[in-house]
Amino acid sequence: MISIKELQKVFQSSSGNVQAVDDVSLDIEKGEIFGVIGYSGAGKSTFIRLLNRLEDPTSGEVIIDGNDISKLRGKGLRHARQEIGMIYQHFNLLWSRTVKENIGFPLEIANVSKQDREQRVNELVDLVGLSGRENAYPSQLSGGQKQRVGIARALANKPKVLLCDEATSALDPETTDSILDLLTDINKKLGLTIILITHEMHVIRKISNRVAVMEEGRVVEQGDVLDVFRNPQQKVTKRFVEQVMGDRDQDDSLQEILTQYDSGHIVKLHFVGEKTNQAVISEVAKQYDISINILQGKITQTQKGAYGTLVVHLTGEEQVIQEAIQYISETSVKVEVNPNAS
Ligand SMILES: Nc1ncnc2c1ncn2[C@@H]1O[C@H](COP(=O)(O)OP(=O)(O)OP(=O)(O)O)[C@@H](O)[C@H]1O
Repeated sequence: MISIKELQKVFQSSSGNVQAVDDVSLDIEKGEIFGVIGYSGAGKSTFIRLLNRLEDPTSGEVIIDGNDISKLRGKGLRHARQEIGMIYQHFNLLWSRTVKENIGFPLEIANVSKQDREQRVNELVDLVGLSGRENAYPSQLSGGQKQRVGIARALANKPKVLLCDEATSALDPETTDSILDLLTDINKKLGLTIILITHEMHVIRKISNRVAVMEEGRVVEQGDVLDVFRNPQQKVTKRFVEQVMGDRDQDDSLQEILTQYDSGHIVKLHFVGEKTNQAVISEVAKQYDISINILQGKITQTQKGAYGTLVVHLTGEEQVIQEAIQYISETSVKVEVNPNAS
């Protein structure tokens, strides 16, 4: 759907050149939610603005659905832009217009007839869950509702791609989750390709299929979200994973736990993907006559299933414990018996 090749953006300023995007190449598939994460100044905003030509690239290509956006001009560019919706951190709504009028604005610009506009706006109000608030002004809405207007407006011209520029950064955690749920829902319902930029790993974990990590204008790591969680390569990526999972290296409480139990077995279960595997504990409890005591754990959900670890203490007859461990090993949960704390 989107192919980005050797993309570069250099800003020239009185204090010298800034290489905001440095040789970025990425392929994004139709219908996927692709996240780009980086700290402030990494080049994320510039990168996403290059995708709909709010910025002109210094060099490189951005091909969206067969069109090289970086080379289009005039009418061709306007047409291509209608296929790319965008939502913003601060919503960018028209304050003197109602919800309905904000959503209908891109349709007005595209010369859609009043009757068709009315129908489309009503559909969109429904889709984003704003029924009953159509005639409110932005100042009368909560942050989450404002972003819902932003989303509806971005979808007005039925784009193929939705760009999200830190779309939840101005929202509280609960509202963030409701907006992320809405984006996931829209992605599934409409098959829309979504690219989002963020500095929060929570956002990536919750809705992205794949992720690219940016640092100093470059993509330093990319892959499936679960793979990146499981095996982050770069220091910056490890810091992002720690935002969600905590710092494994500094977690010394397991050492303490291990010293407290001298009978039975301590077993560490590693969950990577596949939603069904979370049932493994209750299955073992049902099938084997042993006690399972959960000692410690952190499991988080991604679009491709659970990720995390659970430390459990198994007690009972040695033979039965071994059978239970064997049973778990045959699922895709990885088992570590009597793990080291480190
Ligand atoms: N118009 C501009 N002129 C000059 N330099 C710019 C311009 N826009 C961005 N930059 C510089 O490019 C670099 C990348 O900025 P960018 O805003 O893309 O990063 P970011 O990852 O989105 O960070 P933030 O989340 O803080 O916006 C920064 O060093 C920034 O100062």
